[in-house]
Amino acid sequence: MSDQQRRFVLRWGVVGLGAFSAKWINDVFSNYQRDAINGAAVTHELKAIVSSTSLSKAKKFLDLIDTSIAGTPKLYDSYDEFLHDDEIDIVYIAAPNSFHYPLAQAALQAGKHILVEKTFTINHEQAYELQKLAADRQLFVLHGVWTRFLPTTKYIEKLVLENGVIGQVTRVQADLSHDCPFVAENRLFNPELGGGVLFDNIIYSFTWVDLLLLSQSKSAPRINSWSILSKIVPNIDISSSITLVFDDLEATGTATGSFLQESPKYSVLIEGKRGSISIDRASRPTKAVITRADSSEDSIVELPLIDGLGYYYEANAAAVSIRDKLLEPAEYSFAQTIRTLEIFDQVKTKNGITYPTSIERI
Ligand SMILES: NC(=O)C1=CN([C@@H]2O[C@H](COP(=O)(O)OP(=O)(O)OC[C@H]3O[C@@H](n4cnc5c(N)ncnc54)[C@H](OP(=O)(O)O)[C@@H]3O)[C@@H](O)[C@H]2O)C=CC1
Ligand SMILES: O=C1OC[C@@H](O)[C@H](O)[C@H]1O
Repeated sequence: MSDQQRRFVLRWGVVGLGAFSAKWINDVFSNYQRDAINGAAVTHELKAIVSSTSLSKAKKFLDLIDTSIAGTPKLYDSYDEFLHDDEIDIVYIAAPNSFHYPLAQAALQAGKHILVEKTFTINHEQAYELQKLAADRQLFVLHGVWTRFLPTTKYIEKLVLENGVIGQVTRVQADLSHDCPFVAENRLFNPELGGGVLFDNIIYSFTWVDLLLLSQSKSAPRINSWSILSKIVPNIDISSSITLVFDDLEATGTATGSFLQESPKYSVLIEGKRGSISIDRASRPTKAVITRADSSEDSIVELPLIDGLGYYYEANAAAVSIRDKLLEPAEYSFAQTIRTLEIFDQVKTKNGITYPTSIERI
């Protein structure tokens, strides 16, 4: 059997033909074999793409992707026809946040596995409904918080939780911020599209609080939060902060995000009883520095290198999970997504972040 024949083939269909999904496709198809763990076990094929607007939009999208590497997919302008294409195993959903739920529901009803971009759904009830639907049909679901699948994240998680390099974790402070002035056409400022910083950025900073504290705690944390709402689109948060207080762990975790400035150079700080680790970027860590309580010298952590952007790690995780007939990836349980969205729901209610009922509906 040749190397190619031994690989598990995952056939993709893509919904949401924006600049971001083109970036994702180009990264996955150019780099997936560089994944040291799963890269040799899988092959990805891009079978079809669908535009909600027109066939000519789908055709134009081909100019954004490297078809010499990804191949030339079939083009659709009808979701129904696209979802009934037997050559598609998994649908990658990269439309704005508010469309994730109906698109994911339709894909699961058509018998397709799904990889849904962050943030998975607008509320936890929608996520719960999708979980039930997927479980009934034995379909795989991945919430595309790609950070969770990066070797750098896994490395840091292991250093802290298994190797105990900074001792017991007492505080996590993580931020992902971008200076994003108001632009009316931008989905970030549109409640109909599920805009706002909680759903765009804080899903990443919250990941560190979840990995290092929430997932380690045996009891429900106390939750504090605040938001600054846009003066122009008052239902949208432009800066928010969530603090979880873990009485059992004697620890706190704070996740922040803002459209008012960029994050600092090191934007995740993990503190423990014996030192701290600073990480450069919450969504895609590439640098980490350890400061030990018993040493005056900081030490740079030799993190694994990420070739390309790194979206291919989540795509490969989807492939090996589907090959192994798993319904969720080992790195990111569905329970974690639902728990996160339950907390986000509380933050929305407390701080007046409101979306139209049409997009909150089940
Ligand atoms: N993981 C990451 O690093 C990143 C993830 N994202 C996520 O990707 C998703 C898309 O973001 P982004 O590309 O910026 O969004 P865009 O606003 O650019 O929309 C993407 C595409 O979705 C489709 N779309 C737009 N409106 C609708 C609609 N009403 N119904 C169905 N489809 C629609 C359009 O494609 P068409 O007209 O062809 O259907 C559009 O080009 C979001 O969930 C975002 O959070 C974004 C950036 C980075
Ligand atoms: O989804 C995203 O949006 C915000 C970016 O900073 C982040 O890297 C990206 O993954």
